[in-house]
Amino acid sequence: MSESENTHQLLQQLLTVVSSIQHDQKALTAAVDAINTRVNSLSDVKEVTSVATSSSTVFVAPQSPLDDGSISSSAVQKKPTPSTSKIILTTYPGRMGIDPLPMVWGHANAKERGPVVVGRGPQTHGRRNAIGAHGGSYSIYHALALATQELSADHRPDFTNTEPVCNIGPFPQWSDPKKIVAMDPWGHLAPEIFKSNIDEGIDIRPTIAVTKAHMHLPELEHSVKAGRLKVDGDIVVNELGELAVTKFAVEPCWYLPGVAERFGVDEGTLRRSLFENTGGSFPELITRPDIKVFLPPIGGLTVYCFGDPAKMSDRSVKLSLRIHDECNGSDVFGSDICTCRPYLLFGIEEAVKEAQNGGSGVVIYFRKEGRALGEVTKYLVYNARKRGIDRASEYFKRTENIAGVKDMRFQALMPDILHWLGITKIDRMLSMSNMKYEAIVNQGIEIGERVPIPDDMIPADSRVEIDAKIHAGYFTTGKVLTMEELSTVQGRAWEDVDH
Ligand SMILES: Nc1nc2c(ncn2[C@@H]2O[C@H](COP(=O)(O)OP(=O)(O)OP(=O)(O)O)[C@@H](O)[C@H]2O)c(=O)[nH]1
Ligand SMILES: [Zn+2]
Repeated sequence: MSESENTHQLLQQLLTVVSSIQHDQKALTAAVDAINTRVNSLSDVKEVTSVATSSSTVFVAPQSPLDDGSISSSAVQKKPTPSTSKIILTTYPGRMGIDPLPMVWGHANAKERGPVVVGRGPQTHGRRNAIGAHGGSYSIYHALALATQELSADHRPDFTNTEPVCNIGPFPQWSDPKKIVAMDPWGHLAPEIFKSNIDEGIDIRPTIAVTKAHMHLPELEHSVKAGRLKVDGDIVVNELGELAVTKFAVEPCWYLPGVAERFGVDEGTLRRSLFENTGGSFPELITRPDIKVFLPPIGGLTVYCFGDPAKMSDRSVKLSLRIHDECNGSDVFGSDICTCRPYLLFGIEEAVKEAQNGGSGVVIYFRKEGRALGEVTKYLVYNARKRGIDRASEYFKRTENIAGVKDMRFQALMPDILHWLGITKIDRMLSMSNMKYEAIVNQGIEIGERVPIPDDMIPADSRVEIDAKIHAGYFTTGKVLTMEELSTVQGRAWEDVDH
């Protein structure tokens, strides 16, 4: 038996011992020390096999079952592929090969702030200063493309001509580590600013992209036909109501100390909860307290800007703004059980009019389906509502019965995008949500007028939702119904409808 095989066997035995004495902290520490001493004597497996203890966690990365059975470098003949190379379950600060690129979150100088580095390729792995993966939830499709070899592991993006279509910032907010904690303020310029790092072979990717387009919505064509919206050839391009828009796509990028502070929890609690509740997917949340940035596997956001993007941050002109959270069933497919699509379209129309009047109009669309509870939970709630009597007085209770809470959107992180856009005041806030309002003003951004959805845009079946929301604290210029009155507001029953 080679020394490596011998060591591997020893590690397995020690692991068994460790598992059996997990609750005896002293014995556990001794066992861990023994393993680490042995591991450190083996240069080849130093980065691979390591054991650490926290209050209740033991991480061990044994030899990959996919490997060729050998752990000695001399025995490895063929070039390892991503699925046959040694598995690195986790890393630790200060270990050999671990040398993160400096990251000073909130530094005013982009180069001093440092790039977000999260790739796990051979030249990038040791230089990472972020946990997670690019692409938010799409990182899983990226994994599939690599597993099936549709995507080559050494593919590097060619960023030629991908730069933003307009200039944005930098604003003072970009260098306030408390104001922007959920996105990378330099994310759109990463390929340009950190070109020398990319040229060295480090995998650095943008987390923001800025483009421009035309968009066509049938409702806005009707607005043009009805004379509510004028064609100006610039923002409303033609009689079809086509709109010229500048769009910003933003991936989430969390600075963990700042996110924890926003929610009033300590960083350790946040890290532990993220680790545990993603099926232990990101052990470095625990083992790498030196890494402060996390690219979470969640949806991002899109900014739709009408008119000159430079006007968004110009305090001397008016800004109309809608923050909208995704409701696929209504936004795209026209479901009439809620006010989402009508409010979204009202928001777009008002934003366009503001831009036509020389101001700025902005709609920001967040991927937070079903109040971030997801569409499955939402449909379960719909069933529970429609199988009973769908009363406004019961509206939130039905969601709470199933999800435990009525909302998981955590609007506290939402204003980051406003800071990034340089917005310091909103003249017309096209939303009734008290949660959005409070999140924004708590960040020091002023809100002038709050504009509810016009009554004639509310579909009949969504009266239940809107009245329940108003009762729960949503802004209204009308009457707040009592609980008794709320119980008389009822939605359509299934049996009333021909399916
Ligand atoms: N769970 C659940 N989510 C819903 C239901 N109806 C709508 N939603 C979701 O609620 C969210 C509504 O977001 P927005 O359109 O931004 O509206 P809002 O935050 O309620 O407030 P306003 O800005 O006043 O429109 C979306 O994520 C919808 O998918 C429902 O019955 N159950
Ligand atoms: Zn909806």
